[in-house]
Amino acid sequence: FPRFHGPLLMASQVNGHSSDSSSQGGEPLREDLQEFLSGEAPLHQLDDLTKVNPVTLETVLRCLQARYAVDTFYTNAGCTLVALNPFKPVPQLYSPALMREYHSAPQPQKLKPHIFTVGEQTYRNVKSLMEPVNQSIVVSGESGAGKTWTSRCLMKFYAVVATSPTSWESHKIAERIEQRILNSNPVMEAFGNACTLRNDNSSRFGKFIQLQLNRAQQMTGATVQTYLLEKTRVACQASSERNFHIFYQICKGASTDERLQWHLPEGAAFSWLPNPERTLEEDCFEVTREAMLHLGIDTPTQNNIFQVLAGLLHLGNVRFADSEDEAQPCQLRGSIRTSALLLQLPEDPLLDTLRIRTIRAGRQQQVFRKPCSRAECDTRRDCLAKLVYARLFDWLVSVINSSICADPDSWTTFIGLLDVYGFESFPNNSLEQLCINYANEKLQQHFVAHYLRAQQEEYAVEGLEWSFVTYQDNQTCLDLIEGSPISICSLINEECRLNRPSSAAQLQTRIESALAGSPCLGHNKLSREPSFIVVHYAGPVQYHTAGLVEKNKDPVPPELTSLLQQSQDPLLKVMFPADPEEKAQEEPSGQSRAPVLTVVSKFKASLEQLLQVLHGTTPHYIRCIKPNSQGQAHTFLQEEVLSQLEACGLVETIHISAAGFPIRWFGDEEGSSPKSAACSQQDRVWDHFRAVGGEAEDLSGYAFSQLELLEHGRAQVLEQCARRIQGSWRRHWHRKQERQRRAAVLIQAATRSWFARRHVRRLHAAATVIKRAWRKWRIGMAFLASKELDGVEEKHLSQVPLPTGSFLLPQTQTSLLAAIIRLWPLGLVLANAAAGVRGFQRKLVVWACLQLRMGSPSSYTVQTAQEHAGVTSIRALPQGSVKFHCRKSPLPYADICPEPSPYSVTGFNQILLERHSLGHR
Ligand SMILES: Nc1ncnc2c1ncn2[C@@H]1O[C@H](COP(=O)(O)OP(=O)(O)OP(=O)(O)O)[C@@H](O)[C@H]1O
Repeated sequence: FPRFHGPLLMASQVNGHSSDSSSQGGEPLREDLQEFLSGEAPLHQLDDLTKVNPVTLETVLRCLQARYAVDTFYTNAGCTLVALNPFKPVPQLYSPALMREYHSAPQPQKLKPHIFTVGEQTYRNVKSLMEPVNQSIVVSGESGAGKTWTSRCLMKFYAVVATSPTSWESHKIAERIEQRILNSNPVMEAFGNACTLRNDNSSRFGKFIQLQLNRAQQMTGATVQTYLLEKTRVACQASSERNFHIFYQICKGASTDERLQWHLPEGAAFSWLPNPERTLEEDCFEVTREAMLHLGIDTPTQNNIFQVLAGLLHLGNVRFADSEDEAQPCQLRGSIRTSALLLQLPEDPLLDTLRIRTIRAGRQQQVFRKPCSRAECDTRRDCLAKLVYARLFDWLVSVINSSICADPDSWTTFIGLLDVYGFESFPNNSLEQLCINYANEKLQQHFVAHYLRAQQEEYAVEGLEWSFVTYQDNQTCLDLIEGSPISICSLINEECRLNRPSSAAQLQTRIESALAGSPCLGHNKLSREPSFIVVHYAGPVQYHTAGLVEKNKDPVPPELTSLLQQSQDPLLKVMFPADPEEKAQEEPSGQSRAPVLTVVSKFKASLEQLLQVLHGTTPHYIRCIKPNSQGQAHTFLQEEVLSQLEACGLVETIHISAAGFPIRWFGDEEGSSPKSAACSQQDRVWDHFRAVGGEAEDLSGYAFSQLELLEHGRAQVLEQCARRIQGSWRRHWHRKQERQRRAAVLIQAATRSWFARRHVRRLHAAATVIKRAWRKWRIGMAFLASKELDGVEEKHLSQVPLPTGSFLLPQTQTSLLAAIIRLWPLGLVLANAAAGVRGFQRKLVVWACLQLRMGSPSSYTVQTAQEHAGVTSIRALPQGSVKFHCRKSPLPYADICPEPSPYSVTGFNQILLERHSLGHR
């Protein structure tokens, strides 16, 4: 047997390659042995990616693929959970029974990896009241990877486990709260999700849900915070994509009356409603209405919302054409009346606002009206729609919050669920991707800070010697994006503040020159479009500078807001209150020095706020992975998964997790101080070191990482174990072979004896047949003999009465036999020769031949068996008679010739003479 090389074998196993080429040459035993000796579980059985060896993108990928192939969708990656999207309903994977199983398990982490393990861990952490008590779960991944699904399942999990009402009444209250929290999902998804190329139900916003728990760890409420709603989708959808689900729900689900009310005739075409023929399961108007009702949004308010949305759809159909006279506003194509009616806006001011820009200038703030170009009119129209929709979404979120949020006194702790877009890198990246990737950088930093720094600090506090891992920090990248005083964000914001006309190329030059020293800034010389590259932790991304400043400004013409404030619609009135303070803030202040609120600055502020919340919690990470972009079950596309693994920095995550102590020992005594716990651990490590054969001079080596020490010890223990396993295996193998040999001998013996018995049986049967045949033959012969002997041979001479006329005297017999013996040749010759002699003449001849006395014929009998044919033999019968036979006797002793002694004739039917021996005698 080859000597066991633990790590080598392990590596070859996990990599899926056999290091020994001969093992592929049909040596099953050797392969079995290697598999046995390696003692390592097959890839799909590795619950934790830190166990793959070595940890590389390839091995991690293989492991995930192997698990996906056996319908195992969750895998630990140290402190992170990797969730593969099954793209199919998996029975019982999220059942309440399974939730309870994880909830009641003494050690849920020993069960199979699952989002419920994470859910239960956070819940127990809250229960333990150990600082930080509040928990957060960061669910990330690219679009369609399963973030929303995961968050939804976790909310259901908490709804099941975080409720132990003591009374029926409190049970009802808890149930109502849970139902409201769960009902917020369909409403938020209807207004915030849309069908994209990558996901039929893609969340177009980020969200942080705070589940609030009371002292008894029961869920008493929740709050939702949203980030970066993709409001441009209202007015601009990529081909093959759709607008937000709610628009389709209204158009498809409205009743006849509602259609009339909202001016949505059946089959009406709206340019902001592309691909209406595609019906998705998300197009469920009734579910949304029901959920809204549960959240306290009554039917009139709902109708109001849908009427506003219908107004936006009609606004999308408004077209403009350039006027021949530049001083005149653009011409209107189509009608704006329906839109104005539905939005309850005065028609003419609406049209004017869309077509004419108002400029205030001079000390007196004189108002100038400038007709807009066609493109500007379109932009203003889109801006109006985006503004209304964004406000509506924010209003909805606030309503949801007021419905599900608990009284501040009723909750003490929370579990946060953060569902954020994962790292994004497309061929054309703009401000949205910059914000998303910036958020991901921040979260990555938070992750590293939490797991590595916190761990190291903790070890230091515990007095554990620790070789501090110098880990790649993404601070340089963050400095590039958000740093002070100069960063990408500050430069883009500056462009907005200065409000100077600048081209995309100028912005690129400014960024490159101002941030030239940053190692994370790159430049693509081959790119025709003005762009810059940011080297993120998950890989480099090229951002195009065209439109970046404009997007960042996200300008809302003040006239639009003023117009909306004039609306008579109750909902719009709430959303656009005529508040002078707000007005002052929103108006771009010509000479004012107030900072401009750009998209980036707002996003940065909300991100910082979020991170502050996260910093006060114990974070848990779930990385969702999409096995293929087509959303197909049972399809694992390696390249696609690989790019996601790279993007989420999973390998780094595993390294970070593996860099910490995999196991923590605490002091045995209850309430032991961290110090004693540390000492205890050191002692155990040292004991362990000695146990595995560490030398005294190696004591100095104690300074090297305890991890290395343990690894060294582990390798030695593994080797010892391997030797033991080899020995045991050999013994087992020999015993097995011996057993096999004995079994073979036994089988051989049994087979042989069986054959022998069969042979004997056959012989026996043959002998029986022969015996029977022989007996039969003998009987036949006896019968023939008895026939031949006329049935007299069986009668004893003395008992048999002499035949009539026969007499038998000793002298007579003696003389007869003597005569026969003496004269038989002559008699025979005569008997044969005298063919023509008959009757008495013949007898005479015989008598003469036999020298019988003529005078006493009654004392003996002479019979000839054949009168006509020649005589073959002459026989002497015991009774003293003589027979002449014409046929050869069948009797066995028929060829016995008479002895010369006259007294030797004994027995029956003694042959005196046979013809064939005539010549020889
Ligand atoms: N655990 C799961 N079991 C079955 N199907 C799933 C699971 N997770 C996700 N899916 C399927 O994948 C689809 C996409 O998932 P989801 O909407 O949660 O992705 P996402 O990461 O939130 O995407 P986006 O960022 O675009 O919102 C779901 O509509 C569902 O069909």
